[in-house]
Amino acid sequence: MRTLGRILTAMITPYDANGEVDLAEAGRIAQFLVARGNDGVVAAGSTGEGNMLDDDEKLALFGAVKAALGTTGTVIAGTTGISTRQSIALTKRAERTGIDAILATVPAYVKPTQEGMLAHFGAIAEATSLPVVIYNIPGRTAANMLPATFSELTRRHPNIAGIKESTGDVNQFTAILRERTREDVTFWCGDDYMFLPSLAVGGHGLISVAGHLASAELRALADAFDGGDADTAARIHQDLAPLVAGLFAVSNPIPVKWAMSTYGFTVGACRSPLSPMPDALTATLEPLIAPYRPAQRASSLREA
Ligand SMILES: O=C(O)C1=N[C@H](C(=O)O)C[C@H](O)C1
Repeated sequence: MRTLGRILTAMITPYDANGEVDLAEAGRIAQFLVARGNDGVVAAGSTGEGNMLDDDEKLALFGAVKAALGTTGTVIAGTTGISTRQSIALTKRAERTGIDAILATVPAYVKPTQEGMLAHFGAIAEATSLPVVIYNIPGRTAANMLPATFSELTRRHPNIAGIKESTGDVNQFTAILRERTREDVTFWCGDDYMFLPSLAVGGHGLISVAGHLASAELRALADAFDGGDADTAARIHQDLAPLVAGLFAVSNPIPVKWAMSTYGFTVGACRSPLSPMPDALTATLEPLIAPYRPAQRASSLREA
């Protein structure tokens, strides 16, 4: 199975002045993210306001982002929703947009059983030849996929490529990694603040929010860890902590969308019911994001 990358960012979805998805700007953002060291992007994830987009918007977004990246970066597309039927229908249509893999999220609101998850993800995996990345984020969905369920899914379906794990629970990470059924099953941490702990228990990659701004630092963290330099990895983790926390000071993606607007992208506000960026928060966040802004980075690199 083709590798989908190690450091990926769950990209924001930009809107134009009329509130429509801005496909050209989405392509530009994806190119910026890959140029800054991401191996690829997730489109229409939670950060991409996937739940606010209709199916046709998602398909157009997937096609535009993949066309902008070509072979320079992978695109993992959020094609699933609450119902198995609708998830399969959109996944099949999305295959034609050239995406590299799908992100299949544990269904929200309905509280599926573990048996229901086996059936849901099994049916999706069988309906597509694309790699499937399962997204477990109980804080948003109110349903936790247990490690045994994930492991059984990977045993049954060779195109289940891995998991984006967002429980924030290192015991759960460990169980998933212990019960891994195949070498090619990839563990991506789904939370920036847990990236280093996830590497320590055997995780591989990250699907990030801070990667919009600090992908180079996240990759340096991984490289330091791989090189046995735990002190450097820990220092980068500590240095990034205020930025990572700041980006979740109110519901993601409100802060990161605002941050990208200060990086020269036209992104619009999040769609309702997500509210605009609170004015008071901009003052707190500005000093946290400033060091990663491209111009500042270039000059600080020159000084180094
Ligand atoms: O969009 C995503 O995918 C991500 N969303 C999570 C969230 O919004 O809670 C965070 C994760 O890092 C990526």
